[in-house]
Amino acid sequence: MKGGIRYHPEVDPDEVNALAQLMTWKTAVANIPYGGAKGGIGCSPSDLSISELERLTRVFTQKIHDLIGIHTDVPAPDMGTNPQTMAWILDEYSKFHGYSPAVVTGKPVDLGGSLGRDAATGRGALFATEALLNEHGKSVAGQRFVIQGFGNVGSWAAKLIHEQGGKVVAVSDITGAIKNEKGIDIESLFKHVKETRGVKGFHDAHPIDANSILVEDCDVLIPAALGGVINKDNANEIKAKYIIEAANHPTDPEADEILSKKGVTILPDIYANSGGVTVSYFEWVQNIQGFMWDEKKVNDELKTYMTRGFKDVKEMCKTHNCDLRMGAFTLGVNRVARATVLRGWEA
Ligand SMILES: NC(=O)C1=CN([C@@H]2O[C@H](COP(=O)(O)OP(=O)(O)OC[C@H]3O[C@@H](n4cnc5c(N)ncnc54)[C@H](OP(=O)(O)O)[C@@H]3O)[C@@H](O)[C@H]2O)C=CC1
Ligand SMILES: O=C(O)CCC(=O)C(=O)O
Repeated sequence: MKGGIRYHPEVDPDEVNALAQLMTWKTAVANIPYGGAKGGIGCSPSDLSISELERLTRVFTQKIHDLIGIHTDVPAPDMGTNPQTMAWILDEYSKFHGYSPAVVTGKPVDLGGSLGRDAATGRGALFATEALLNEHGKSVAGQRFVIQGFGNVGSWAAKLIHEQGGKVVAVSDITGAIKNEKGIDIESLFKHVKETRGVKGFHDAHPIDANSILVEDCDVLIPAALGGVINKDNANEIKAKYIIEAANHPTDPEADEILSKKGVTILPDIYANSGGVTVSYFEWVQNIQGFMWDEKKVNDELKTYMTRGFKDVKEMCKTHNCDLRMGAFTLGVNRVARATVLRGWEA
């Protein structure tokens, strides 16, 4: 099983279960050999010191070390966790079971992490966006993007989109939201965020209401923070033509219906953000083989997986005359069902 560990105040068992289930379909859509998992701690990581975070993570690992393992359950980063968190889990796990780098992915490269994993979810979202836009005769260059969340996923997506000539006109994080119609200089924004720990106060953009980020005028909206942010209260106001679900379950079912009637095309989370778990798979494979790929190989393989995934989802949409979300779920559920029946379960 495979999935990230989340540190966030809203983490609870129901949310973890739902996120684990999404991982089952996501790994099936990506066609990688895992089931779904997820974990989390209800806490506010930004209010904890490094030492508190380390102790919390080590005690958590002491509780779960018999549940995780290289062929049972392989954690990775999610919201509020990062390569350092994975390094602590690896170290604590190794005290019980011996040194096993493949027990976590998304670790620091110096501990056997994969080159390209840090950027992978954002890069995968870029490849997914390219596949979708190309199908509509468009490219990333010249499109106007709005991104909610400027953490691992949102910041990498912004950087890579900017490098491809896309115009990122608004971004937000927990400190606030900023906008520049002419396009935000993402490199300068990275420097600002490093110095001030948030997008708020960036000199080359003006502040906007953080609640309005999702309804800002743009071509492509990328939610890359929390779940449930696109709902019946704001779906009617959304102006984007395309939504790329870099976050997990950012759109609730009522909003999905409203947006579909409005003709908005949504690239669903279980495909759009699968770049992270796909490169986690590459990391696990490299650890097991004891061999390290160069970054170009990681990125090229990721592109192959994302492009193939898009083709497979579209094929399902054609066969069943359905939208991309239903196509992705049908693909994932069918793959799991086929494997289950082959193992001897009654159909
Ligand atoms: N990391 C990964 O590889 C993967 C992540 N995902 C999903 O992507 C999403 C983001 O994860 P990730 O980037 O790793 O998490 P991070 O913790 O790195 O970043 C989360 C970002 O969201 C911001 N944020 C939190 N609350 C709000 C809010 N209310 N409004 C606006 N911004 C907010 C945070 O702000 P601040 O930093 O200021 O707190 C931060 O910028 C999650 O849904 C996660 O499940 C999906 C696949 C893989
Ligand atoms: O990289 C991984 O193994 C899991 C990533 C994750 O948590 C997700 O895709 O939601």
